Amino acid sequence: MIIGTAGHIDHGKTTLVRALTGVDTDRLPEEKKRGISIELGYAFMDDGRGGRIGFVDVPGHERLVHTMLAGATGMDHALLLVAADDGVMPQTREHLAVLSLLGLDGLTLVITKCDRADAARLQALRAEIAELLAGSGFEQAAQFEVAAPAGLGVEALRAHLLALAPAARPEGRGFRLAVDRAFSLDGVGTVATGSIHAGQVSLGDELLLLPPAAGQAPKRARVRSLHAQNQQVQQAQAGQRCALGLVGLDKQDVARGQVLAAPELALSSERLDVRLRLWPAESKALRSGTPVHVHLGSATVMGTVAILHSEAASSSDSLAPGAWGWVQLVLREPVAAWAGDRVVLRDAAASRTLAGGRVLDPAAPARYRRTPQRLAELAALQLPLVKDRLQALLAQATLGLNWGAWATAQGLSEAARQDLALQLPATVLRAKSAADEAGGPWLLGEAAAASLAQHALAVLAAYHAQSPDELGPDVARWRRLAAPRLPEPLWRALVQGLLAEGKLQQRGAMAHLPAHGLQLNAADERVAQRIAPWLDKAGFEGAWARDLARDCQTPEPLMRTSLARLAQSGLLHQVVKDLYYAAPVMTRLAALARQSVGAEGQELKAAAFRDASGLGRKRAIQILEYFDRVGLSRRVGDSHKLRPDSLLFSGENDGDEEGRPA
Ligand SMILES: Nc1nc2c(ncn2[C@@H]2O[C@H](COP(=O)(O)OP(=O)(O)OP(=O)(O)O)[C@@H](O)[C@H]2O)c(=O)[nH]1
Repeated sequence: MIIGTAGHIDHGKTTLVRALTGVDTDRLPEEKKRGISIELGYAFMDDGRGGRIGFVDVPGHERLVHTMLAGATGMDHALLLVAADDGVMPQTREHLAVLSLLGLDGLTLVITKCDRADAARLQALRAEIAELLAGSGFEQAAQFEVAAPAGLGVEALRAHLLALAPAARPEGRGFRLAVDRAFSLDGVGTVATGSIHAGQVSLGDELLLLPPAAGQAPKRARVRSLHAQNQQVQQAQAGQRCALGLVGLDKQDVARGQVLAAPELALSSERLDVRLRLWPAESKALRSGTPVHVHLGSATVMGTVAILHSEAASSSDSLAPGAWGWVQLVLREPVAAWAGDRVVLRDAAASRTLAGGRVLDPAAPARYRRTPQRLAELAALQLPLVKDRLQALLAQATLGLNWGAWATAQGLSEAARQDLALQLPATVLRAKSAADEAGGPWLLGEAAAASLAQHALAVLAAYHAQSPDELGPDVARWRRLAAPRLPEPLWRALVQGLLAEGKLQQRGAMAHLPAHGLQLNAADERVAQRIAPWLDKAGFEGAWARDLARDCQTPEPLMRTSLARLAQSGLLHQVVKDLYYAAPVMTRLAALARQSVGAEGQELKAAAFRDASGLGRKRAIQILEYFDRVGLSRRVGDSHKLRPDSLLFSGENDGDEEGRPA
């Protein structure tokens, strides 16, 4: 359990923490000299059950609200202090706004310095406080009245705090700690401290430092020593203050705002979709384009607001004071954030707390971000239980979801992922990603897969109706027509599924409905028969239209139109303009290409392919480029990578081996 203080400067936060714990959290010489808190302070109190309650003491100065926020995101419960003599002051209001907007479950209100007020004053203050709390969600908060230096009321408050139930935390989350301090200690090395936001950590664990520097992999560290709630331990968990002694990181690598996380949680976000509420006391609506300070964990970054949807029916372009809505935060620099994380927005001048809520999706899309489709996904992401979120998302996401990336964004531990994967219905379409494609596997819900298949087949039927003379579009073209935004692996899985069910046929790169068989006219048939031996003889070199016309004694224009139609029908392959290959020859070349794949990554080695085929360099490259075009491989920079799940030229779906019309 982590309890935090909040309240206006000089209202007695540090004094109260000292009275409860015996620890003076103002450690810095400057804090001592000026009598104010500048940094977060930490203290601990035995809970009487063998455990400890951690305290985070925050500064009350108006210029230090960002520091207060770094401490507040890790709190389970807050003590909001109001000095009896001063009464409700600006940072009383602002800290209350922060705690309310963070969605903190518990708050206790404490009137301090009661020795400085008479009964009438206290009476008036109680009324002022009731007014303050109205609308904050903390109207029912317990209230205590203390004079800490004299010990008045402190024991009753202590008993109340000891009786608080620990905050419920979602299970199955990977470890993460929001760093609020880093230093180096003789004999220990680099130490990072913070509140554990989720999961647990043990001595010897490997952790990542997030977000990584631009263009770099996250730095790694191993936990050499571990303190939780100020005691040496083997293991620490969510809801504890923790100090980690780290091997592999220098002190200057680590700073407030970063996160130490379990390796499976590696991410970095510059766009967050969040559900948040504009503070009711704001005078103006929140609009798209508003620059803000975004506070997440112990981090603060600048960003811009894009309103996606307001839950108040009146408007979807802005968020009215007190209204909840979905907002995209476009950040100037990356942060590490996961679904469910608390977020608070302050204005660009950092003078006011504006809004707060929770992250729905830390991997938010830049485009199509407020389409009805996307809003339906956000509604799914807002459900309280992770398994319901997954189920609802699969029912909504017509473009599928990347399982690995999604589970990471949800902050799930390795074990929780395995559990959840087992609960996935068997009807979900699963698609592996190629070795060099990010994430995976991809999932597509049953209904989405069915309607996509139906749509794709309808597009194919329309294509046939429009181009009856063609066998069909090549698979890549078909995808662009039917489902341009669908992730490639899902499209491939869909096509394989349709082939397996017999709803689709493929010849070469061409897809067609089974009913749309090949109807060659008599002239094309004759040309096909005449050129067959010449194409055979030409082998891997292929035959040019002009040479075929000459060899077969067919007028060149007639030969050219027939060849084009035979290629459209999938019986021939046109590798470059006017250069044709028989289908069986191409199947043999594809087999050689598959054999020339390098050990690492599926790379088709041009040199190996050239040697295996005996072709010249130029022709070998032309053929590899043809393979890219039809989808056997894909171009990655200067090389060609085999698509491991491509069935092209594997013999099964390439028509009959003779290359004759069916
Ligand atoms: N008379 C009286 N003085 C108090 C009481 N509590 C705190 N003080 C005094 O008020 C002053 C400010 O107290 P702190 O505990 O430092 O206040 P704070 O809220 O921690 O201040 P910041 O962290 O800087 O915002 C100190 O001089 C305390 O001795 C109290 O109950 N009665």
